Amino acid sequence: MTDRKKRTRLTYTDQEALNYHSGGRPGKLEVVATKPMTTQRDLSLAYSPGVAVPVRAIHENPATAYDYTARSNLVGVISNGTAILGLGNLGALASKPVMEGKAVLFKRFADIDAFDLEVDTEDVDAFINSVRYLGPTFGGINLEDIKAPECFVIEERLKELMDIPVFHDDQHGTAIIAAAGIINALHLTGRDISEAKLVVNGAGAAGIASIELVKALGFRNENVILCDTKGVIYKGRTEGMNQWKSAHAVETPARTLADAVQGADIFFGLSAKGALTPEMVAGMAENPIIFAMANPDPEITPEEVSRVRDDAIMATGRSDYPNQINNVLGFPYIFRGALDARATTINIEMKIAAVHALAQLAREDVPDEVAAAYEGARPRFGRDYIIPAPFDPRLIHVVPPAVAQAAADTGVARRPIDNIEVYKTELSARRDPVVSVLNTVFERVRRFPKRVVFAEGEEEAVIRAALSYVHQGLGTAILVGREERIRETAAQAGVDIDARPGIEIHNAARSQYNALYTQFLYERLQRKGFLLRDCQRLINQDRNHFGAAMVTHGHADALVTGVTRNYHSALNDVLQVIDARPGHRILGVSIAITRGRTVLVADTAITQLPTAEDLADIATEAAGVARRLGYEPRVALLAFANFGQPRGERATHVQEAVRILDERRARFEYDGELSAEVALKPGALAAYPFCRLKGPANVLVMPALHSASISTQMLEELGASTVVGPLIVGLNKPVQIVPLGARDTDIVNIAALAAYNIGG
Ligand SMILES: NC(=O)C1=CN([C@@H]2O[C@H](COP(=O)(O)OP(=O)(O)OC[C@H]3O[C@@H](n4cnc5c(N)ncnc54)[C@H](OP(=O)(O)O)[C@@H]3O)[C@@H](O)[C@H]2O)C=CC1
Ligand SMILES: CC(=O)C(=O)O
Ligand SMILES: [Mg+2]
Repeated sequence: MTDRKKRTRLTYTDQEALNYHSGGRPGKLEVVATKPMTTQRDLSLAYSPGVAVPVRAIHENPATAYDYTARSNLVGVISNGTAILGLGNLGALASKPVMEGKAVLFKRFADIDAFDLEVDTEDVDAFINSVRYLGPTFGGINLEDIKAPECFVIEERLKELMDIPVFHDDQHGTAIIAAAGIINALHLTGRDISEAKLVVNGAGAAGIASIELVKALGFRNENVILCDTKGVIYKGRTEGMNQWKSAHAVETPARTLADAVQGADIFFGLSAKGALTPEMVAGMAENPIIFAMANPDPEITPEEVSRVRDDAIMATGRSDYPNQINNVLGFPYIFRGALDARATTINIEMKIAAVHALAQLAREDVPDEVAAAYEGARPRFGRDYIIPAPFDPRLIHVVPPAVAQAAADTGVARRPIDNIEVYKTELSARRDPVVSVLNTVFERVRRFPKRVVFAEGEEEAVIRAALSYVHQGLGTAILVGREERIRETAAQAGVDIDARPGIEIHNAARSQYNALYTQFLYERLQRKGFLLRDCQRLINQDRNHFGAAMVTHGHADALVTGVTRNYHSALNDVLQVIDARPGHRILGVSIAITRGRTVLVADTAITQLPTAEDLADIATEAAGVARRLGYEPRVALLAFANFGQPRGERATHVQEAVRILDERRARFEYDGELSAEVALKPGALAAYPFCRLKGPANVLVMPALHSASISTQMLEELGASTVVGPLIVGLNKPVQIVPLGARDTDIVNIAALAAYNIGG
């Protein structure tokens, strides 16, 4: 097995899945206003009487609804719950978590707003009628998890009745991704599409649409066998048939799936868990291509396949195996392109454009920033990488332009895109940045799991964070604390830590290393006013000292603390045990993440009034953090002035820092002094043609601690950015401190950053 296959399987308990959905505000969605609504004037504009103006404008010219309402970016995710994933007909209400999930994916991957609508009827006409009148609300309709054959009638009728894109995701989303994967898998195995023999198991929404699309791409009718629960759909079969199945019936002696896959080149599973057996796989042709796409459990697992043969190209619908063939790669981007072109429909040309864009993307060289999204291991087009992963940041600027262009070329775009290059840049700015930044870190740690000490092990939030750390495959979590207290708190919180390999409890007072750590600490502190018994007490009773000693002795890889102590107390504890890395200085770097932009700010934790020399060091360390996060650093040393105007003492310091960096021949882009406005605003540097920054800065070195701290806290509190940190940089061992009272998710994120050794 390759490294990618061997990597830790992501796991979670049923309870965690329920907690995820019920925690905080139940469900996964909320509505956020995009306009201010604070003053009487706002109210008059947003609602009566001001709202009457756009009402009249839309009445006079309906196209202006795209300008005055959210319609242009709004999709309805609509289901009746008759085919929820591969779980079957569990009803409209039970489908709501999936529909909320799809809505969130629309937002996460393509910045499309979506409402979920669960329509409680299995009657085709009633369903059609409840959707057909919703056209004014939405820019597009994504039908989801509606079973076949009703879904075919529903989609067809709604397409006729509505003048916005209506797209049944389980049909076309799935078909598009599977088709892109198959194009690449055929290429890799040297097969000719017109000769390849395909068996599709599952003759429902996904199966029928996939078969139709691959035939449109070149598979020959007689080379494709379709199966359902009754076996092969052959010419003349009468049981369990419908017109959509009949269209693909072939002359064949095969009657069962086992007969059909004998000698077949390709298997598409769009049916149910376990439908394909290892024996069937053993009988397939050389280099078989197996796409087991049933969710949540595939027709056969990659492990089962690899037990019977090692020449298969394997894909599933899941994110925890390589080659995820899942419609999440499609629907966000296809709708993005369709909405932006204001397309009236999503036609076959737009679907095929998406297929080729996806297939081509997997063949392209992977740049550094993208490699980071793939666990740090640069994927190369091949058996384990036939299709981009959903987190690939290029998807957003590759697939929508292809779809929008096809819409324009086929005359269904009401507003064709003028300039595709400008459009691509706009698309890149839509990526959800927080997830992208942390994803790099998480994936890397998954590949190289680490032992992390969670110092405040008796705290409920910390126990939850430790469990989540382990469940996410990031490594081992060490809880420091009294065993009974930890168990008690865990039990009260309803979590079972014993059921979870990967959690260790270390009671400092009883640790076998207690004497070793005490002696070590004594040697460090004996000339700083500490007696042996003081050090003994610190190791016994202070979890930060104990945890830090574990890390210095290599008994753990990293430490996370801070939930119960203020930042500087926790840092002082740690500094009694761990020094700065030789040749480095300790500082705080905060990551301010906003849509389309991530900026690092330093020093947000340590040096109050840095000298010029200090500023040069801070710039260098912060540039290192930027590189570790996958960014090419572009460092602005900030002041209130731009290049000597106006003059002032702090600004002179900054100029001097730039000179020191010049002297050191620093190997990153930097310049100053600059005001925040000029450093950050695109185009503002044009007034300073001599400036060495080639574009807006992504690392800001602040002239002093107060400006660093005040500006980052304001960004966070005013909701302008998500701010992660201050992260401690420059310590000799990886330690990170969370804000006092941090929640479990924040603790896990910071633990992952510690494990990743973000501090260098
Ligand atoms: N990876 C992805 O992106 C996607 C995966 N899927 C998965 O595909 C599967 C089908 O979904 P969908 O098409 O929407 O559902 P439908 O209800 O529309 O169709 C299900 C089809 O599967 C057939 N089937 C069910 N069990 C078996 C079995 N054991 N052997 C052979 N055929 C079987 C049914 O046969 P019959 O007609 O005889 O009842 C029916 O034809 C689900 O598991 C779903 O999760 C769906 C969409 C996207
Ligand atoms: C992925 C999806 O849409 C399904 O399994 O139904
Ligand atoms: Mg679905």
